[in-house]
Amino acid sequence: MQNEMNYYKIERHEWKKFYRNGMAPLSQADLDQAKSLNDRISLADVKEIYMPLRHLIHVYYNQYQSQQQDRADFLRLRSHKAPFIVGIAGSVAVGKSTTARLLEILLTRAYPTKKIQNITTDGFLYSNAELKRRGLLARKGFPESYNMKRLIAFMNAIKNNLGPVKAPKYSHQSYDIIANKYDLIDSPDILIVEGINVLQLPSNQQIYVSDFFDFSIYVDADPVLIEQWYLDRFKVLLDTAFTDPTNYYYPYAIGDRKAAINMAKNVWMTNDLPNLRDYILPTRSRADVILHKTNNHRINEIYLRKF
Ligand SMILES: Nc1ncnc2c1ncn2[C@@H]1O[C@H](COP(=O)(O)OP(=O)(O)O)[C@@H](O)[C@H]1O
Ligand SMILES: CC(C)(COP(=O)(O)O)[C@@H](O)C(=O)NCCC(=O)O
Repeated sequence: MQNEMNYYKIERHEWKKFYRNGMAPLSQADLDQAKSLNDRISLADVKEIYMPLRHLIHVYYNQYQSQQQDRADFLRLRSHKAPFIVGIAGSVAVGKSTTARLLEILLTRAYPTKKIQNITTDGFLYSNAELKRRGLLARKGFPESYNMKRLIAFMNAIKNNLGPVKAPKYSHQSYDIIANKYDLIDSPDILIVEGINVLQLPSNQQIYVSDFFDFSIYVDADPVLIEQWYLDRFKVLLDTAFTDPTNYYYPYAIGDRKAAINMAKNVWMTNDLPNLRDYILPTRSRADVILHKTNNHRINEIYLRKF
Protein backbone atom coordinates (compact mmCIF):
# COMPACT_ATOMS: atom_id res chain seq x y z
CA MET A 1 0.00 0.00 0.00
CA GLN A 2 1.35 3.37 -0.97
CA ASN A 3 0.91 6.61 0.88
CA GLU A 4 1.23 5.13 4.34
CA MET A 5 2.25 8.47 5.81
CA ASN A 6 -0.83 9.00 7.93
CA TYR A 7 -1.53 5.38 8.84
CA TYR A 8 -0.12 2.89 11.33
CA LYS A 9 0.37 -0.37 9.50
CA ILE A 10 -0.47 -3.20 11.88
CA GLU A 11 0.17 -6.85 11.09
CA ARG A 12 -2.44 -9.39 12.04
CA HIS A 13 -0.34 -10.94 14.86
CA GLU A 14 0.03 -7.50 16.49
CA TRP A 15 -3.58 -6.43 15.94
CA LYS A 16 -5.05 -9.51 17.59
CA LYS A 17 -3.36 -8.51 20.88
CA PHE A 18 -5.26 -5.22 20.97
CA TYR A 19 -8.44 -6.77 22.22
CA ARG A 20 -8.85 -5.74 25.85
CA ASN A 21 -10.72 -7.49 28.60
CA GLY A 22 -13.56 -5.53 30.05
CA MET A 23 -15.70 -5.79 26.97
CA ALA A 24 -18.15 -8.67 26.77
CA PRO A 25 -16.09 -11.67 25.63
CA LEU A 26 -16.87 -13.56 22.47
CA SER A 27 -19.34 -16.33 23.27
CA GLN A 28 -20.20 -19.47 21.36
CA ALA A 29 -23.57 -17.81 20.61
CA ASP A 30 -21.74 -14.90 18.91
CA LEU A 31 -19.72 -17.34 16.85
CA ASP A 32 -22.81 -19.33 15.90
CA GLN A 33 -24.57 -16.16 14.85
CA ALA A 34 -21.56 -15.03 12.81
CA LYS A 35 -21.40 -18.43 11.14
CA SER A 36 -25.11 -18.40 10.29
CA LEU A 37 -24.62 -15.03 8.61
CA ASN A 38 -22.03 -16.43 6.24
CA ASP A 39 -21.00 -20.06 6.59
CA ARG A 40 -17.62 -19.40 4.99
CA ILE A 41 -16.62 -16.74 7.50
CA SER A 42 -13.44 -17.58 9.40
CA LEU A 43 -14.04 -17.67 13.13
CA ALA A 44 -10.36 -16.88 13.64
CA ASP A 45 -11.03 -13.58 11.85
CA VAL A 46 -14.00 -12.91 14.10
CA LYS A 47 -11.84 -13.38 17.19
CA GLU A 48 -8.56 -11.92 16.04
CA ILE A 49 -9.71 -9.10 13.76
CA TYR A 50 -13.30 -8.12 14.49
CA MET A 51 -13.16 -8.26 18.29
CA PRO A 52 -10.28 -5.74 18.52
CA LEU A 53 -12.06 -3.68 15.83
CA ARG A 54 -15.21 -3.70 17.92
CA HIS A 55 -13.14 -2.53 20.87
CA LEU A 56 -11.63 0.31 18.82
CA ILE A 57 -15.14 1.37 17.79
CA HIS A 58 -16.04 1.36 21.49
CA VAL A 59 -13.17 3.82 22.16
CA TYR A 60 -14.38 6.14 19.37
CA TYR A 61 -18.00 5.79 20.51
CA ASN A 62 -17.13 6.81 24.10
CA GLN A 63 -15.22 9.80 22.83
CA TYR A 64 -18.13 10.75 20.55
CA GLN A 65 -20.66 10.62 23.38
CA SER A 66 -18.59 12.80 25.68
CA GLN A 67 -17.91 15.29 22.89
CA GLN A 68 -21.65 15.54 22.16
CA GLN A 69 -22.29 16.20 25.85
CA ASP A 70 -19.49 18.79 26.15
CA ARG A 71 -20.75 20.68 23.13
CA ALA A 72 -24.31 20.70 24.46
CA ASP A 73 -22.98 21.98 27.83
CA PHE A 74 -21.07 24.74 26.03
CA LEU A 75 -24.23 25.80 24.18
CA ARG A 76 -26.31 25.35 27.35
CA LEU A 77 -28.59 23.02 25.45
CA ARG A 78 -29.97 19.73 26.55
CA SER A 79 -27.97 17.15 24.61
CA HIS A 80 -30.18 15.24 22.19
CA LYS A 81 -29.52 11.80 20.84
CA ALA A 82 -27.58 11.78 17.59
CA PRO A 83 -26.60 8.32 16.37
CA PHE A 84 -22.98 7.31 16.06
CA ILE A 85 -22.52 6.43 12.38
CA VAL A 86 -20.03 3.89 11.05
CA GLY A 87 -19.33 3.94 7.29
CA ILE A 88 -18.00 0.92 5.37
CA ALA A 89 -16.59 1.41 1.86
CA GLY A 90 -14.80 -0.76 -0.71
CA SER A 91 -15.24 -2.47 -4.08
CA VAL A 92 -18.29 -4.34 -5.29
CA ALA A 93 -18.06 -7.89 -3.83
CA VAL A 94 -15.14 -7.23 -1.48
CA GLY A 95 -17.27 -8.20 1.54
CA LYS A 96 -18.67 -4.89 2.81
CA SER A 97 -22.12 -6.19 3.66
CA THR A 98 -20.70 -9.26 5.40
CA THR A 99 -18.43 -6.98 7.47
CA ALA A 100 -21.36 -4.65 8.23
CA ARG A 101 -23.62 -7.47 9.37
CA LEU A 102 -20.87 -9.02 11.47
CA LEU A 103 -20.19 -5.70 13.21
CA GLU A 104 -23.92 -5.28 13.76
CA ILE A 105 -24.00 -8.66 15.54
CA LEU A 106 -20.92 -7.91 17.65
CA LEU A 107 -22.04 -4.38 18.59
CA THR A 108 -25.56 -5.56 19.46
CA ARG A 109 -24.03 -8.10 21.79
CA ALA A 110 -21.61 -5.56 23.29
CA TYR A 111 -24.39 -3.04 24.00
CA PRO A 112 -27.54 -5.01 24.83
CA THR A 113 -29.49 -1.86 25.75
CA LYS A 114 -28.59 0.05 22.58
CA LYS A 115 -30.22 -0.08 19.18
CA ILE A 116 -27.87 -0.94 16.33
CA GLN A 117 -29.09 -0.74 12.71
CA ASN A 118 -27.50 -1.30 9.34
CA ILE A 119 -28.26 -0.04 5.83
CA THR A 120 -26.66 -0.35 2.42
CA THR A 121 -26.53 2.53 -0.05
CA ASP A 122 -27.53 0.11 -2.87
CA GLY A 123 -31.11 1.19 -2.05
CA PHE A 124 -30.24 4.72 -3.16
CA LEU A 125 -29.38 3.62 -6.71
CA TYR A 126 -31.91 4.93 -9.22
CA SER A 127 -34.34 2.20 -10.30
CA ASN A 128 -33.53 0.43 -13.58
CA ALA A 129 -36.39 2.35 -15.26
CA GLU A 130 -34.91 5.67 -14.11
CA LEU A 131 -31.37 4.60 -15.10
CA LYS A 132 -32.74 3.70 -18.54
CA ARG A 133 -34.47 7.07 -18.82
CA ARG A 134 -31.16 8.79 -18.02
CA GLY A 135 -29.17 6.58 -20.39
CA LEU A 136 -27.25 5.17 -17.41
CA LEU A 137 -28.21 1.49 -17.40
CA ALA A 138 -24.63 0.47 -18.20
CA ARG A 139 -23.32 2.78 -15.48
CA LYS A 140 -24.96 1.09 -12.48
CA GLY A 141 -22.69 1.53 -9.47
CA PHE A 142 -20.89 4.60 -10.86
CA PRO A 143 -21.39 7.87 -8.92
CA GLU A 144 -24.06 9.26 -11.27
CA SER A 145 -26.24 6.14 -10.84
CA TYR A 146 -27.05 7.04 -7.21
CA ASN A 147 -29.61 9.55 -6.00
CA MET A 148 -27.03 11.31 -3.82
CA LYS A 149 -29.39 14.12 -2.88
CA ARG A 150 -31.78 11.60 -1.41
CA LEU A 151 -28.96 9.78 0.40
CA ILE A 152 -27.67 13.04 1.94
CA ALA A 153 -31.23 14.01 3.00
CA PHE A 154 -31.56 10.56 4.58
CA MET A 155 -28.26 10.92 6.47
CA ASN A 156 -29.28 14.39 7.64
CA ALA A 157 -32.62 13.13 8.95
CA ILE A 158 -30.89 10.29 10.82
CA LYS A 159 -28.21 12.45 12.37
CA ASN A 160 -30.73 15.07 13.47
CA ASN A 161 -32.95 12.36 14.89
CA LEU A 162 -36.00 13.54 12.94
CA GLY A 163 -37.98 10.38 13.67
CA PRO A 164 -38.39 7.16 11.70
CA VAL A 165 -36.79 7.40 8.26
CA LYS A 166 -37.37 5.03 5.34
CA ALA A 167 -34.33 3.47 3.68
CA PRO A 168 -35.17 2.16 0.18
CA LYS A 169 -34.10 -1.38 -0.68
CA TYR A 170 -32.22 -2.98 -3.57
CA SER A 171 -32.36 -6.64 -4.53
CA HIS A 172 -29.44 -8.49 -6.10
CA GLN A 173 -31.99 -11.15 -7.18
CA SER A 174 -34.19 -8.79 -9.19
CA TYR A 175 -31.18 -6.56 -10.00
CA ASP A 176 -33.36 -3.54 -9.23
CA ILE A 177 -34.81 -1.33 -6.51
CA ILE A 178 -37.73 -3.05 -4.77
CA ALA A 179 -40.72 -0.73 -5.25
CA ASN A 180 -42.51 0.31 -2.06
CA LYS A 181 -40.30 -1.71 0.25
CA TYR A 182 -38.24 0.01 2.92
CA ASP A 183 -36.22 -0.58 6.05
CA LEU A 184 -37.37 1.69 8.83
CA ILE A 185 -34.48 3.39 10.58
CA ASP A 186 -35.85 4.62 13.88
CA SER A 187 -33.54 6.45 16.31
CA PRO A 188 -30.68 3.96 16.42
CA ASP A 189 -27.79 4.53 18.83
CA ILE A 190 -25.40 3.23 16.21
CA LEU A 191 -26.07 3.08 12.46
CA ILE A 192 -23.79 1.21 10.06
CA VAL A 193 -23.92 2.58 6.49
CA GLU A 194 -22.28 0.35 3.91
CA GLY A 195 -21.73 1.00 0.20
CA ILE A 196 -19.20 1.48 -2.58
CA ASN A 197 -19.85 5.24 -2.64
CA VAL A 198 -19.83 6.24 1.02
CA LEU A 199 -16.43 7.95 1.02
CA GLN A 200 -16.88 9.68 -2.35
CA LEU A 201 -16.92 13.45 -2.74
CA PRO A 202 -19.58 14.44 -5.30
CA SER A 203 -18.64 17.70 -6.98
CA ASN A 204 -22.03 19.39 -6.69
CA GLN A 205 -22.84 18.92 -3.01
CA GLN A 206 -21.86 21.11 -0.07
CA ILE A 207 -22.00 18.22 2.31
CA TYR A 208 -20.78 14.67 1.72
CA VAL A 209 -22.04 11.36 3.03
CA SER A 210 -18.76 10.96 4.93
CA ASP A 211 -19.40 14.21 6.86
CA PHE A 212 -21.98 12.21 8.82
CA PHE A 213 -19.54 9.45 9.77
CA ASP A 214 -17.98 9.13 13.19
CA PHE A 215 -15.88 6.13 12.19
CA SER A 216 -15.11 4.71 8.75
CA ILE A 217 -13.72 1.46 7.40
CA TYR A 218 -12.42 0.63 3.90
CA VAL A 219 -12.34 -3.07 2.98
CA ASP A 220 -9.40 -3.59 0.63
CA ALA A 221 -8.01 -6.45 -1.48
CA ASP A 222 -6.15 -7.15 -4.71
CA PRO A 223 -8.65 -6.71 -7.61
CA VAL A 224 -7.68 -10.16 -8.93
CA LEU A 225 -9.05 -11.69 -5.72
CA ILE A 226 -12.12 -9.46 -5.71
CA GLU A 227 -12.95 -10.60 -9.24
CA GLN A 228 -12.87 -14.18 -7.96
CA TRP A 229 -15.23 -13.30 -5.07
CA TYR A 230 -17.49 -11.47 -7.52
CA LEU A 231 -17.66 -14.58 -9.73
CA ASP A 232 -18.19 -16.88 -6.71
CA ARG A 233 -21.13 -14.72 -5.61
CA PHE A 234 -22.46 -14.70 -9.18
CA LYS A 235 -22.39 -18.53 -9.21
CA VAL A 236 -24.37 -18.60 -5.95
CA LEU A 237 -26.90 -16.17 -7.47
CA LEU A 238 -27.14 -18.43 -10.53
CA ASP A 239 -27.67 -21.53 -8.40
CA THR A 240 -30.50 -19.91 -6.46
CA ALA A 241 -32.12 -18.44 -9.61
CA PHE A 242 -33.08 -21.81 -11.12
CA THR A 243 -36.37 -22.09 -9.27
CA ASP A 244 -37.53 -18.51 -9.71
CA PRO A 245 -38.46 -17.27 -13.21
CA THR A 246 -38.80 -13.71 -11.84
CA ASN A 247 -35.14 -13.71 -10.84
CA TYR A 248 -32.98 -11.46 -13.06
CA TYR A 249 -30.47 -14.31 -13.41
CA TYR A 250 -33.08 -16.95 -14.33
CA PRO A 251 -32.35 -16.88 -18.12
CA TYR A 252 -28.63 -17.23 -17.34
CA ALA A 253 -29.31 -20.00 -14.79
CA ILE A 254 -31.21 -22.16 -17.29
CA GLY A 255 -28.86 -21.36 -20.17
CA ASP A 256 -25.25 -22.30 -20.87
CA ARG A 257 -23.27 -21.90 -17.61
CA LYS A 258 -19.99 -21.08 -19.31
CA ALA A 259 -21.65 -18.31 -21.33
CA ALA A 260 -23.22 -16.93 -18.14
CA ILE A 261 -19.86 -16.85 -16.37
CA ASN A 262 -18.28 -15.15 -19.38
CA MET A 263 -21.03 -12.54 -19.23
CA ALA A 264 -20.26 -11.91 -15.53
CA LYS A 265 -16.52 -11.66 -16.29
CA ASN A 266 -17.33 -9.08 -18.92
CA VAL A 267 -19.45 -7.03 -16.49
CA TRP A 268 -16.58 -7.11 -14.00
CA MET A 269 -14.05 -5.96 -16.65
CA THR A 270 -16.18 -3.25 -18.20
CA ASN A 271 -18.05 -1.97 -15.17
CA ASP A 272 -17.04 -2.96 -11.65
CA LEU A 273 -13.25 -2.97 -12.14
CA PRO A 274 -13.12 0.51 -13.80
CA ASN A 275 -15.48 1.76 -11.06
CA LEU A 276 -13.08 0.42 -8.42
CA ARG A 277 -10.03 1.93 -10.10
CA ASP A 278 -11.49 5.34 -10.91
CA TYR A 279 -14.01 6.07 -8.15
CA ILE A 280 -13.72 3.70 -5.18
CA LEU A 281 -9.99 3.09 -4.63
CA PRO A 282 -9.22 6.84 -4.59
CA THR A 283 -11.42 7.09 -1.44
CA ARG A 284 -9.40 4.53 0.52
CA SER A 285 -7.16 7.12 2.15
CA ARG A 286 -10.16 8.80 3.81
CA ALA A 287 -11.01 5.81 6.00
CA ASP A 288 -10.14 5.62 9.70
CA VAL A 289 -9.35 1.93 9.32
CA ILE A 290 -8.38 -0.11 6.25
CA LEU A 291 -8.91 -3.86 6.50
CA HIS A 292 -6.66 -5.56 3.96
CA LYS A 293 -7.74 -9.02 2.82
CA THR A 294 -5.79 -11.82 1.13
CA ASN A 295 -6.89 -15.27 -0.14
CA ASN A 296 -10.16 -16.61 1.28
CA HIS A 297 -11.06 -13.20 2.73
CA ARG A 298 -8.34 -13.58 5.40
CA ILE A 299 -7.38 -10.20 6.83
CA ASN A 300 -3.60 -9.94 7.08
CA GLU A 301 -2.99 -6.22 7.67
CA ILE A 302 -4.89 -3.39 9.29
CA TYR A 303 -4.14 0.29 8.74
CA LEU A 304 -5.21 2.75 11.40
CA ARG A 305 -5.34 6.42 10.56
CA LYS A 306 -3.04 8.53 12.71
CA PHE A 307 -4.55 11.95 12.04
N1 LIG B 1 -15.23 -12.76 5.59
C1 LIG B 1 -15.69 -13.52 4.61
N2 LIG B 1 -15.39 -14.82 4.55
C2 LIG B 1 -15.83 -15.61 3.54
N3 LIG B 1 -16.58 -15.16 2.51
C3 LIG B 1 -16.90 -13.86 2.49
C4 LIG B 1 -16.48 -12.97 3.53
N4 LIG B 1 -16.94 -11.72 3.24
C5 LIG B 1 -17.63 -11.84 2.08
N5 LIG B 1 -17.60 -13.12 1.63
C6 LIG B 1 -18.20 -13.59 0.36
O1 LIG B 1 -17.74 -12.71 -0.70
C7 LIG B 1 -18.83 -12.33 -1.56
C8 LIG B 1 -19.03 -10.82 -1.51
O2 LIG B 1 -19.41 -10.46 -0.20
P1 LIG B 1 -20.49 -9.33 0.10
O3 LIG B 1 -20.51 -9.15 1.58
O4 LIG B 1 -21.74 -9.61 -0.64
O5 LIG B 1 -19.72 -8.08 -0.57
P2 LIG B 1 -20.14 -6.58 -0.88
O6 LIG B 1 -21.19 -6.19 0.10
O7 LIG B 1 -18.86 -5.82 -0.70
O8 LIG B 1 -20.60 -6.58 -2.30
C9 LIG B 1 -20.04 -13.12 -1.08
O9 LIG B 1 -20.13 -14.30 -1.86
C10 LIG B 1 -19.71 -13.46 0.36
O10 LIG B 1 -20.33 -14.65 0.79
C1 LIG C 1 -25.54 -2.92 -6.90
C2 LIG C 1 -24.06 -2.69 -7.00
C3 LIG C 1 -23.74 -1.36 -7.66
C4 LIG C 1 -23.48 -2.59 -5.58
O1 LIG C 1 -22.69 -3.60 -5.25
P1 LIG C 1 -22.45 -4.34 -3.83
O2 LIG C 1 -21.58 -3.46 -3.05
O3 LIG C 1 -23.79 -4.56 -3.17
O4 LIG C 1 -21.84 -5.62 -4.26
C5 LIG C 1 -23.38 -3.83 -7.83
O5 LIG C 1 -23.64 -5.07 -7.26
C6 LIG C 1 -23.84 -3.84 -9.28
O6 LIG C 1 -24.89 -4.30 -9.60
N1 LIG C 1 -23.03 -3.29 -10.19
C7 LIG C 1 -23.39 -3.17 -11.56
C8 LIG C 1 -22.66 -4.12 -12.45
C9 LIG C 1 -22.84 -5.56 -12.05
O7 LIG C 1 -23.83 -6.17 -12.49
O8 LIG C 1 -22.02 -6.04 -11.29
